[in-house]
Amino acid sequence: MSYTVKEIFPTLQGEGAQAGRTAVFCRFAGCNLWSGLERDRAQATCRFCDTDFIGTDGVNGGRFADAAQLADAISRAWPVPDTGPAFVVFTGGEPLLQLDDALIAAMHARGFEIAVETNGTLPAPTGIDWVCVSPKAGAPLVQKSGDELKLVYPQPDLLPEQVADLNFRQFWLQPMDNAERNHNTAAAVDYCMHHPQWRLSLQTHKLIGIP
Ligand SMILES: C[S@@+](CC[C@H](N)C(=O)[O-])C[C@H]1O[C@@H](n2cnc3c(N)ncnc32)[C@H](O)[C@@H]1O
Ligand SMILES: Nc1nc2[nH]cc(C(=O)O)c2c(=O)[nH]1
Ligand code: SF4
Ligand SMILES: [Mg+2]
Repeated sequence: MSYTVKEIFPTLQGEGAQAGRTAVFCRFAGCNLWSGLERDRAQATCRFCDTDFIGTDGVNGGRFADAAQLADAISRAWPVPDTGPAFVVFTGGEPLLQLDDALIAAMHARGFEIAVETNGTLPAPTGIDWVCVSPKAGAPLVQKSGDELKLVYPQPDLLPEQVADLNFRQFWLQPMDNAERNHNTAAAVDYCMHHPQWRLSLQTHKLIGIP
């Protein structure tokens, strides 16, 4: 199948358990919880998104005809050729609308570890090495297991208590980045301090001004 990709870029993973790790980000276009258009944001299921995932106009974006062509483009973006461990993070938009067995196999064949950032509304294919689920209030949660659960906080209609018993290795609270970010950060700190199952995930790439 073909893939529609907004952008492919090397950076450091900014969030969660793998924060600080060199990664190639492959951002797929499109999401099932928001069109990506500002005029639709107030009516969307997910209304706090910080990402432009429309179209293919980002760096190294485009339509890729098959898994091999996309995997080759991701490999070319790895900053140190032939030096591992190579690591790709599939995100979006919603990556599980497009990430499939063929692309997973093509990345593994090129020596990459594979992570995904998903909203959890679609089942993750097997073979992904690191599954990060970030559930959204008002959206059905289908993918109820994985490596890390990263809850954007606060979401008044999705409390940490509602997802704390799911089958994940780690539980992270990530302050919602909006006009109230400082307040949201203080609230997340306070919640973690009182519920040590939860750790604080800062969006470190934003703090230091890298993509
Ligand atoms: C842009 S999303 C793409 C992947 C997938 N659609 C998802 O929601 O998990 C990547 C990560 O950013 C988080 N995120 C999106 N908007 C945010 C915001 N305003 N503040 C903090 N985290 C945000 C998401 O919850 C998710 O963990
Ligand atoms: N550096 C960096 N780390 C990230 N972790 C998750 C991101 C995402 O948008 O999915 C992201 C991103 O956009 N940049
Ligand atoms: S589900 Fe993810 S990509 Fe989609 S609108 Fe929400 S945060 Fe953005
Ligand atoms: Mg991001």
